[in-house]
Amino acid sequence: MGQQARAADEADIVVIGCGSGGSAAAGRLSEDGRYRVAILEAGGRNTSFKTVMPGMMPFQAEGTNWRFETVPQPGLNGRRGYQPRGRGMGGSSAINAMLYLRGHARDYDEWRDLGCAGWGWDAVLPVFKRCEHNVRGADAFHGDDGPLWVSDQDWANPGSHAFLEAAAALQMPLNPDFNGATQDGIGIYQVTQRRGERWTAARAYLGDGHPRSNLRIVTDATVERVIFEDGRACGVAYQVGGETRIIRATRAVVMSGGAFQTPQMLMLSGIGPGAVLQEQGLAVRVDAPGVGADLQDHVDYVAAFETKGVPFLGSSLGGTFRSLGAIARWMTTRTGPMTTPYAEAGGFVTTDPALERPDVQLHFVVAIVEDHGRTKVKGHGYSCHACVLRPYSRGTVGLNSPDPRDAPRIDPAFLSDQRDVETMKRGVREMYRILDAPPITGFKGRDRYPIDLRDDDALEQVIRDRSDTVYHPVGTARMGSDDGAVCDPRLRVRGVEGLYIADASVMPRLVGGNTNAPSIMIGERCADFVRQDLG
Ligand SMILES: Cc1cc2nc3c(=O)[nH]c(=O)nc-3n(C[C@H](O)[C@H](O)[C@H](O)COP(=O)(O)OP(=O)(O)OC[C@H]3O[C@@H](n4cnc5c(N)ncnc54)[C@H](O)[C@@H]3O)c2cc1C
Repeated sequence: MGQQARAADEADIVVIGCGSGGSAAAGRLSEDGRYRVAILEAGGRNTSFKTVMPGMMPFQAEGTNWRFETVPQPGLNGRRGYQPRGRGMGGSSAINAMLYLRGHARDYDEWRDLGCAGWGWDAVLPVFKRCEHNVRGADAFHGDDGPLWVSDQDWANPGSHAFLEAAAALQMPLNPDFNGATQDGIGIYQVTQRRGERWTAARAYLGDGHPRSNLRIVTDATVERVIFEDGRACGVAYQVGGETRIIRATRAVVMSGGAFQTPQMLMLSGIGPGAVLQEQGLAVRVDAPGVGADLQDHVDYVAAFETKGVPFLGSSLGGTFRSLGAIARWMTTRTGPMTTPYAEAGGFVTTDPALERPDVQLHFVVAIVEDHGRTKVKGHGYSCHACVLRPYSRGTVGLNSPDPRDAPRIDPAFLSDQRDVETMKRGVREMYRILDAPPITGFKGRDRYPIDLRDDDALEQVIRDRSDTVYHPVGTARMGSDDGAVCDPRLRVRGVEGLYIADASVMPRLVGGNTNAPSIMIGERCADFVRQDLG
């Protein structure tokens, strides 16, 4: 191999996956020029206006989303769930709803108490702050000079304001900052946008058009497996256009494929439950039963209401004209209705007085959501989600085949623990308390799925008939200090050398909130650990 070819196929650190965690890790590891970093991403560059314009979220190209499905879920009356995951630069931060939430402070203290030394709230808060560029400025809870822009919504829908007013009329607290002193209450969410544009983790951390000479980004590169020499990760095999290539990693490999594909890639690299690997004819390098175990996700119920047109988003002749005007406005000023994250308002409620933290999150959406937006509904309306923040149900990720291009086998085991059903019932009732209060009732919305909330059995049936994910899978390569943990609290995969994980899969417990900012925080910390280890 000539000198030039060798240089092109070698890096000090190879990062797999350019999503929330991977972008943050690669960005920080490459910023001081000390290491040659290569990042391999299965999808494309994600520069389309449909990615950048927030309001185009439901219309993004199919190639930006892996569009996974779960195995049939007994807890959902046998239905298969849908699991969208971002594909391409930015990963899921390129297709998500952009809501900026960190979870509850006590969630991180719980991580620490579970054996993740150094992950308590005191330790992670400074990292959240250094990630953040909050347009409101810095304070005890926020940063204003980090790469991740956090903005107030430019144009929240009148319906979102009505949602807040209805909650206030019920004496529920209003909360202008869910990432501040307290999480409880109802409010308008802050969003990961910069001057009206979606601000993906890749845009935040990888220079947004300002390439670094020591950072190589390879897109359309599907990783097959990590390669080891004497128990040390020393390279990665990946496919481009049907051809397998090898890139050497002289110092470290960081895996950031997300909660479904990190365990898949670990298994394809021989790290996982021995029986599962053998079933697929894969050699077992490390028998690690924790890989793919402990899948946790926010199970979610959506209520949807039809209204007569204004002010909600939807499909109609008048709506189309208004959308065209909104698109023109966004194109020229980056302001107006097309900056919407759709899930504009919401908040955190405590449905059980015995609890010290909210156990249900609400997302008020300014359009009708039917089957995750995959079924387009004629007309206008609004929706509201209620999700269980700390589910007891535990699922798994496994392999359907040893082919890296195949989808992993996803079984979230939604509502397999009856305690989650009970929380969901309380959450749905609490949500309807707001939806049934003025001024929301002034929109005269027709409930598409009316429920008799007094009938406990009927409520459970409708929950099992209609619930699914609100897109926060975690925990499938969890960190910890016990034998069952996949990686240690410095994010090093146990049983091998030189392999780290930087994504949502390491969370030992699902946080009570949306998972983009926590995944980015994990990526930042992984970069710290790798730098400290490599010197
Ligand atoms: C529809 C939707 C809405 C959401 N809304 C919000 C929200 O509003 N706020 C919020 O905080 N969170 C939200 N989330 C969740 C949040 O975006 C994710 O939890 C977070 O982005 C996960 O980060 P990650 O690094 O773990 O994985 P990802 O960001 O998913 O990154 C994984 C990356 O690895 C790549 N990859 C996978 N396999 C391979 C392979 N074999 N070879 C090469 N590359 C590979 C993928 O293409 C992807 O780019 C939402 C998620 C979705 C899907």
